[in-house]
Amino acid sequence: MIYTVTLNPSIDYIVEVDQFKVNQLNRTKRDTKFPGGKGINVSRVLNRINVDSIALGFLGGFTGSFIQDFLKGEQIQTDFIEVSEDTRINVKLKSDSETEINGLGPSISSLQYEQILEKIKQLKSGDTIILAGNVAPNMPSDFYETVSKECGNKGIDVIVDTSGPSLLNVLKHKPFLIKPNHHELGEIFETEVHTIEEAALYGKKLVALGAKHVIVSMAGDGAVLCTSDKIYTANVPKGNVVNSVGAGDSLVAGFVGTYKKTGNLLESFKFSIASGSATAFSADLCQKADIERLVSQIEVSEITGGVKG
Ligand SMILES: Nc1ncnc2c1ncn2[C@@H]1O[C@H](COP(=O)(O)OP(=O)(O)OP(=O)(O)O)[C@@H](O)[C@H]1O
Ligand SMILES: O=P(O)(O)OC[C@@]1(O)O[C@H](CO)[C@@H](O)[C@@H]1O
Repeated sequence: MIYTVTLNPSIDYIVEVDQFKVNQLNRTKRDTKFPGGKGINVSRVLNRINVDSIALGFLGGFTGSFIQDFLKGEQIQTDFIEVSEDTRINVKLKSDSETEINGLGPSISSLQYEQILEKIKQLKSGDTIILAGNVAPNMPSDFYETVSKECGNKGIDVIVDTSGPSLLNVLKHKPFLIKPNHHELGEIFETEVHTIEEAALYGKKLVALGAKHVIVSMAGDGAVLCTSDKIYTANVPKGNVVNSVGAGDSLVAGFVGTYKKTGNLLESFKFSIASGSATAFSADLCQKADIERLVSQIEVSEITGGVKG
C-alpha cells in the first residue's frame, strides 16, 4: 500500500480576481475550495490514475471535516488523527500573477505526534510512504528523518518532497525518490541552478549523498532524473499554464503511481512530467486522460559523457 503523509493539510481557497489591486476592494470573478496539502494532492492524483493510497496526517475543525468529506467523495482512503484546532485555509490568489498566503496551521501535541509515529510503525516491507510538505508547527523538525530511518530499515520505499535541512537530513537513509525543484536544489548547495547541466550536476550530488532517485523539476524548462549510474533529461509539454498549485505533487504521484504499475523508470519519469504539466494546464489537479494526452509529447534522453563536478 502507498501511504501519503500530510502533517499540515489545508483547504486551498482559490480566488480569481481580474487585475487585483492592493488597498482597494476587489471582487472575485470565481472562487473554489479544494482539499490541499502536498500529500493529499498526491493521494488525489494517485486515485485519478487508479492507484490506491491511504492519506495520513492531522485534521481538525470544520475545515478538517470539509477535507475528510471531499476525500471520501472521491473514494480516497484516509486515516487522519483529529486535532482540536481548525485545519488551515491557504489562499491562492490568481490575477495577472499568482500570489499564495499559506496559513500557520494547528499545533500538534506530543500525544498526537506519538500517534502518527505509531501509525507509521504499522507499515510493512513493500509499502511506500510519501512524506510531502513542511513539518507542522511545533512538531520535532527531525520528523522526516525519524520516519525515513524507521521505514528505510524495514524495506519500505520512502519518498520525500520537502526542502532545506529536512531534505538533506533524510538522504543518509536512502530515500527511493526526492524531488527538489531547481530553486530548492540551488538553496541546498548555496548556489543558483538555471540550466539542465547544473541540475544534473547537483542532482548527482544528492544521489552521492544517498538518494536512490532524484528528479529535479524546472517548471517549464524541463526536468532531470538522476539515478546511481545514469542521468536523464526530458522536455515538458507545451500548453497554457493556468494553475501551478499541486504541479509538483502531481509529478510525484505520476512517478510513484506509474512505477508501482510498471516498474519502468523512464516510463515513470515521462508520466511524472505529463502529470505535473497536466495539473499546470488545469484548474484543479490533473485527470488521467490529460496525462495520457500529454505523455506522447515528452522525450527522454540520457545525458552521456558525464557531468563535470
Ligand atoms: N510552464 C510550464 N509548462 C509546462 N509544464 C509545467 C510548467 N510549470 C510547471 N510544469 C509542470 O509541473 C512540474 C513541476 O513544476 P515545478 O518545477 O514548478 O515544481 P514545484 O515547484 O514543485 O511545483 P509546485 O508549483 O507544485 O510547487 C514540472 O516538471 C512540469 O511537469
Ligand atoms: O505550506 P506548505 O505545506 O509548504 O504547502 C502547502 C501547499 O501550498 O502545498 C500544496 C501544493 O503543493 C497546496 O495544496 C498547499 O496549499
